[in-house]
Amino acid sequence: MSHEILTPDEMAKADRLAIEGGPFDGYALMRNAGAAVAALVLARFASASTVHVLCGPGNNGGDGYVVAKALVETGCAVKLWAEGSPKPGSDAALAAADCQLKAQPLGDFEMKPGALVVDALYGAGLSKPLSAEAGRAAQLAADMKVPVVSVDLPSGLSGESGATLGEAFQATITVTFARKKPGHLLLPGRNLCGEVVVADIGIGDKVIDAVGARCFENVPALWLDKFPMPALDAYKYSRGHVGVFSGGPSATGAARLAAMAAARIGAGAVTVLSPSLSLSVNASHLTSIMLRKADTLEEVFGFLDARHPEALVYGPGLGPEPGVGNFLLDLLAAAENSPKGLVLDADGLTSLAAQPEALFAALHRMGAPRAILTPHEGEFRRLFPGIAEDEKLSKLEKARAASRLSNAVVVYKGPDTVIAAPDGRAAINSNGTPLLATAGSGDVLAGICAGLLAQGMPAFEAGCAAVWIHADAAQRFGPGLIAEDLPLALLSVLRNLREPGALPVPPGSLAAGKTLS
Ligand SMILES: NC(=O)C1=CN([C@@H]2O[C@H](COP(=O)(O)OP(=O)(O)OC[C@H]3O[C@@H](n4cnc5c(N)ncnc54)[C@H](O)[C@@H]3O)[C@@H](O)[C@H]2O)[C@@H](O)CC1
Ligand SMILES: Nc1ncnc2c1ncn2[C@@H]1O[C@H](COP(=O)(O)OP(=O)(O)O)[C@@H](O)[C@H]1O
Ligand SMILES: [K+]
Repeated sequence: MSHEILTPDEMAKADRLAIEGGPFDGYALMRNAGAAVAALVLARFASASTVHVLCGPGNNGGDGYVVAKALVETGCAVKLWAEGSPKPGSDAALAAADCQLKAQPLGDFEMKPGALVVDALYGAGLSKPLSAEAGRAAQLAADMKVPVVSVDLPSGLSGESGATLGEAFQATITVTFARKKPGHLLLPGRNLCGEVVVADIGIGDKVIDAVGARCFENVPALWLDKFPMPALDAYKYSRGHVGVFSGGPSATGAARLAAMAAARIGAGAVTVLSPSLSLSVNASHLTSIMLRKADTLEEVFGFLDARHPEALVYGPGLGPEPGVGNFLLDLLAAAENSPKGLVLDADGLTSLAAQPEALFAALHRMGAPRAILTPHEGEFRRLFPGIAEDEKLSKLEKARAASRLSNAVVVYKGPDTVIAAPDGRAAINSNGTPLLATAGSGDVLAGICAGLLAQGMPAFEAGCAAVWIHADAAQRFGPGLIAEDLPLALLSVLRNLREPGALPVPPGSLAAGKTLS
């Protein structure tokens, strides 16, 4: 797999293991890194009037000295600016000694329009805010609107969390090595990195495997092998049945959005569980989706006993009152009635904000994680206040901590959605689009999650697939998107996923004959 995301510590471990295993020693890896950056500069910015290479005192600066040397040798006009000097005996010191250019102090940094900046001040080793001189250099590059190629990470950005420690460079392109780091995908880091190019510097897949990273970029390869395909002899209930709880008469749309999404993603049957007061408004809007009265727990248990739905969606449109949370706790209290899969969203989360421990206890009683919680920022803060307020934790670590605490897969939503499982696996989504910032799109996501759970997809993979597919659908639909459009926009995503070779297609299915397009 090449979509692992390595923390700076894991990257340092990969570096050590690669050096131990050979053939490249530390300086050779640095030369490979610098050569990759220099090649990119030549490929994209060969006409820059002058390339200003800014070098820090660590290995990031070491990469910079290699870049400067390589560019000088090709005939580029290069100026070198340094903050501090490398530790004697370090790889960076070797690189500085091998570079024929004399560095000027970073405090004197100046440039003319038409230049290019190579930012090799700090990378994985950033441990404190940038100095005033480095901050001024970042500001100058921004003010003069010159392109910036950042080595490994824009200086000032934490590779661990995606947070800035003060001033930071705004890169046009960031060239990183071996694998992306969380800071390339988590905000605000993702915005500061510009285009991210991952260069192979000779740290092989075996080394990455040995590091044992448990965080991944959310790409289809992460979950495609678990993506449900209906068997040839499928019937509607074997394809999975989803029950979606509806709100009162003036808040029924959210449940219908979730229901439609569950059906479109492939659940064979979907039932809206409605208070009697909302039955007529739901009935007037539902056709293939079934409708069932569910005012009381007994009525819900009756549905569970009779229909054995594989997944329930609880939350959208239900209202934030504690009674809504208590109803769910009562539903989960009887183990024999515990749903096989559960998606908790919106008011299903908020209504339990006063007693999250009771929810977590119930989810632990359910056993193997069969629940997906889909909080946005505000819901996350309400349900996991201790974790949300811990400023030492990145969004990735917060999602992981919340998942462990709740024994549920946590889909911590936003432009940089993180999906985390209680066993420590996590994924950071990178295909999100602001087109999704439209009322009701979260309800659709909850429905996709439930539809995939109902079809037997494990909760972590279901959460990852749902988030990626949801965003891909929005991208395919394009501007003007409202939540109602999303269930139908899933068709194009699914068709694409099912292209020959993308998914194991059962012989004889429609998808095998391309007739779906
Ligand atoms: N596989 C790898 O991990 C490889 C890493 N390489 C490079 O090595 C870099 C990591 O090197 P280092 O660990 O030496 O880290 P850095 O070069 O990012 O910085 C480390 C040094 O700067 C100091 N420092 C940190 N923040 C500072 C600040 N704001 N102001 C002043 N001083 C500060 C630290 O105390 C330390 O001395 C990577 O980002 C990458 O560019 C490459 O050489 C190739 C191989
Ligand atoms: N700027 C953005 N970029 C990418 N995705 C976004 C952005 N804003 C919102 N989203 C996504 O849109 C969905 C919104 O869900 P939510 O906040 O629950 O909205 P609602 O309650 O209106 O349905 C989430 O999946 C979230 O990740
Ligand atoms: K850098």
